[in-house]
Amino acid sequence: MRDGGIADGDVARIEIMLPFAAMTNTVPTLFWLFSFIISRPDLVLQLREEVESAITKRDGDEVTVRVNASAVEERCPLLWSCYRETLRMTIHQISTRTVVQDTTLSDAKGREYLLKAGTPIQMSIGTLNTLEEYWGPDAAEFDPTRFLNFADRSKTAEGPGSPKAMRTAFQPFGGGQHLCPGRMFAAAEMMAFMLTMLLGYEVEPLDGGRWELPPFGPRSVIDAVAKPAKDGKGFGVRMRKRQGWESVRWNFAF
Ligand code: HEM
Repeated sequence: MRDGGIADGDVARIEIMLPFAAMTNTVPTLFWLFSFIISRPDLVLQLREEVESAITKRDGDEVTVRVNASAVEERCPLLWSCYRETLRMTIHQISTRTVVQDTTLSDAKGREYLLKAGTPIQMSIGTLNTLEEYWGPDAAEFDPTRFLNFADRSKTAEGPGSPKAMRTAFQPFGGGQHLCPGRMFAAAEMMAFMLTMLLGYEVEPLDGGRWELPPFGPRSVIDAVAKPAKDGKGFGVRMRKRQGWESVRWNFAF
């Protein structure tokens, strides 16, 4: 930044944003990932089976889990699909750019749009994440398996719900020069938490009754990720160590 002529005081002002960008997005994303998974007991069982053999090494009470995002993506497709589905359901960031030269875009119906140089444009990631023309009629639902075929480029079908349509719409971390630089770090943090929870703990609703997740709270333009209504007040869980996992020591490998 200093090489680009930005004064010390402004460098400090920009850098103070970093912890906010990191915390305000990762914490609510993890809250939803945890809640969407843990409130589906069948899914928890499936995921335990998937992660236990794929990325966990246990030697007595010493447990090592690989939290590296590419290892999880490759070896735990269902967990990674849940992660992507959580990002899709909860991110509503608006990315802002300035058009640097006159640019004409055309849509699928052949209509053309001229973006004039110097104009600021805002792109709503949340809108892309929920359009039925990309995601299909169940776009508003959390589907743990939705992203299982997402990266399969041999699937050439088009239309709502196809991997091709989903890949066009799915931009949870923005794109281009300002693509979120913290995305891999964020994924590793969240995987470390989720793997520990899935393997080491039993989690149930606070009152022992039915799972009822809080709705999304009102969204503000400065948050990238939805927060639970009333800060999740009234929603709680009870956790206890899983049988056979009471005295483990956790190691996290990247
Ligand atoms: C789930 C967690 C996160 C989400 C959903 C998220 C999302 C985003 C999005 C949507 C953008 C805007 C990209 C654009 O305008 O095209 C962004 C930018 C940014 N993020 Fe993240 N982020 C997360 C975690 C983090 C973490 C952990 C860090 C730092 C350790 C971080 C640092 C940044 C920075 C510095 C930028 C600005 C990049 C630039 O303008 O060049 N983010 N993030």
